[in-house]
Amino acid sequence: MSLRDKIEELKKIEKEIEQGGGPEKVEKQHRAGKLTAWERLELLLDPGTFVEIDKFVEHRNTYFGLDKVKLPRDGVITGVGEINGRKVAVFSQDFTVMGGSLGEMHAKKIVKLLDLALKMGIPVIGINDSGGARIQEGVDALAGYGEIFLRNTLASGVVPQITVIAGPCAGGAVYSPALTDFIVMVDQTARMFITGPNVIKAVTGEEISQEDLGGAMVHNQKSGNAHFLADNDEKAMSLVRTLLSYLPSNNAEEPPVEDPDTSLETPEDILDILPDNPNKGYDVRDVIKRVVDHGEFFEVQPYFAKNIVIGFARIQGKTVGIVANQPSVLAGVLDIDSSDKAARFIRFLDAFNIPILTFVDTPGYLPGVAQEHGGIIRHGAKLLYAYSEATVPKITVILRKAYGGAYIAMGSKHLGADMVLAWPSAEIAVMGPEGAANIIFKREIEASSNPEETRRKLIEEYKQQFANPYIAASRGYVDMVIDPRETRKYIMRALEVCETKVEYRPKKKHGNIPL
Ligand SMILES: CCC(=O)SCCNC(=O)CCNC(=O)[C@H](O)C(C)(C)COP(=O)(O)OP(=O)(O)OC[C@H]1O[C@@H](n2cnc3c(N)ncnc32)[C@H](O)[C@@H]1OP(=O)(O)O
Repeated sequence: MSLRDKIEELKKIEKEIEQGGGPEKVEKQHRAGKLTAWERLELLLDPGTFVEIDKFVEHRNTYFGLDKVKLPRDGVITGVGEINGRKVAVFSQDFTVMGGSLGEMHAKKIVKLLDLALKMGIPVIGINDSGGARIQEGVDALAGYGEIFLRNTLASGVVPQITVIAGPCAGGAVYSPALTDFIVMVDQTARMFITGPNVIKAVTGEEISQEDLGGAMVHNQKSGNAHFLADNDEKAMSLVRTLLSYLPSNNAEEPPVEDPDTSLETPEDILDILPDNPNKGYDVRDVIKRVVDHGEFFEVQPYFAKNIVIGFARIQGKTVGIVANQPSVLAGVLDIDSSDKAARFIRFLDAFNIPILTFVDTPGYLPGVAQEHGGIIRHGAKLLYAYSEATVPKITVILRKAYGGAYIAMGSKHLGADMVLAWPSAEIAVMGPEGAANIIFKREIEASSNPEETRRKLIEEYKQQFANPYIAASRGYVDMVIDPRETRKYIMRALEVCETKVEYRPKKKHGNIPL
């Protein structure tokens, strides 16, 4: 055979592999509202940038007649491509090939890709659409998952890891996505659960559909396992591209600078957001959008623990991570879920050199038996730990209420904030005026001939004295009380000052965050 003949043969082999599970399976995939593994990659990556690795890999299992079965690419496409001109490592499971099930060689391909991404310092994107461990391959499949989990853990905090769940993801398979930084789930087609409805029915007698058990909305809203909900595969890929635009490729890099907005102005109508009545809520995203570049805020986990808002934005083109109490939901209290949500995000930001911008308006930690017995002490401590541990620039703006332990937890000076700004509307105190006056003036109120009038008077007195930012500012706990119309300018200046920030922590193997 001449070289030309051999090239012809190569093309033929490649063409066969590219068929995946064949036209029937592809049609079934489309009928289920899903794109194929290859179609997803085409949408995710910059055109013409994908370089495939391990296209010719085949399984070597002989049990249950598998030796007679060809599984193109062993059910997963792996390689390196570009997103907005920056390199990324990607794998995309091919459901048309034995349900995208993960056997020994399928796992080896993913492991090789993760090792490569770690060495090259590039983000990893995994597109999951799989029936899980390939049953015929038994313990070899399980071993494969274990090897992947180890790599996910080693890569954590070194390169960003993003997962798209675009089909089933069941059993132990869910733990690779759970070890990554962000999970995008596609509505109606994605499913994640440890045990499916049939097993649950057999063990506990509970009856539930797959969608209600582990659908995209459930994990976005209830469990908090997912970070983004996408209407379909196209939207999921576009979401990943946007997310990556905020992130550095690895922990030794700064995030990319994009479309800097150099304006110092904060719109005048920022003054109209806070209601006159301090017990009324408002949407903190209205404040955020008036302060960040071009009013663009990319929210993370918008459906989960809505009493805290987290997400990415830019100031002068540079990425910041935002953490903000949401006074329109549960008055912006901190509870178990919101503490977990914010703490994990802060740790991501710190790992990837992204400054933390915090907006505070919280009446405190949520009281209640369910919270106490659910471990609010342990979960709330995560937030304190995450802020204290973080060495990236930390800028905090106190908008209104900053009471008690929640004042300390929300990026206070005491946990190492580099700049704490307060609006004149800030109320920094151990608790709200009503609660405080009822405790410290209890005897005076009881002894009064008109207790209600006395209570009102003393609450007002407490408000005048303590419900303001000036006592904290007089101690240096607040660096500056500012006109809200200068919020953006002060944040810009603070971030500029922090650009050369270096802060050391004692040497240790790792800390022991209260998990
Ligand atoms: C780490 C430990 C683990 O991963 S334990 C989890 C093990 N996996 C499971 O229990 C899930 C088994 N699979 C299923 O329940 C279904 O196939 C799910 C994923 C719900 C998809 O259903 P559906 O969309 O109707 O597709 P289907 O059943 O026709 O499957 C398509 C082809 O793929 C195959 N397949 C699927 N899963 C596996 C698997 N784990 N091992 C081996 N093969 C698998 C199916 O047999 C089917 O093959 P074929 O097209 O009929 O030749």
